[in-house]
Amino acid sequence: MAGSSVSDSGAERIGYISRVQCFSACHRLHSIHLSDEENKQVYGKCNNPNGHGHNYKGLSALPSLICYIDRLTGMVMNLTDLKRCIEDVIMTPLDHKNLDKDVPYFADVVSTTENLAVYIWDNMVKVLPPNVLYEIKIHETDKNIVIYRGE
Ligand SMILES: Nc1nc2c(c(=O)[nH]1)N=C([C@H](O)[C@H](O)COP(=O)(O)OP(=O)(O)OP(=O)(O)O)CN2
Ligand SMILES: [Zn+2]
Repeated sequence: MAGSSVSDSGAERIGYISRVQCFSACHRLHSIHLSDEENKQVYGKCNNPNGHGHNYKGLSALPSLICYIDRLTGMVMNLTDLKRCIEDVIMTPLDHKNLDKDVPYFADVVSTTENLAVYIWDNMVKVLPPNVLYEIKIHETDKNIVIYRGE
């Protein structure tokens, strides 16, 4: 697990680690706070009632951690432990799901990638050691990338 340490010279070393996880999901961009007309105007093709999938490319989420590199283990956190956290927070609830219908959080929160990053952040902090989560980065498509740092 994460821990603080000092190098041989006595200086504390801070490391950043990330693990990429790809998953597939479909969704529709539709805000309950907007009228049908406004939804069409704001979200365009992404407001199509049939939704659309990102399964053909897959979304990639990169949870990144920052912490002192533990002197004994040489690790910020064991990536195998991070893998388990990602499985619980990202894969089980989100992979091959319809975000709007299968994930209760998105019943009244529009499933933009920004809000997906917030969802993942809020749940990752619950399973990680305190104060180690640095950012959630999501590649929604090859071109669209969102970063959330808990602010
Ligand atoms: N700020 C945001 N804007 C948009 C989001 C979002 O989550 N946050 N999402 C979408 C759509 O869901 C969708 O991802 C956009 O798809 P698309 O336009 O097809 O993606 P590309 O830009 O990569 O497609 P190209 O046509 O290849 O350029 C829209 N906006
Ligand atoms: Zn989309």
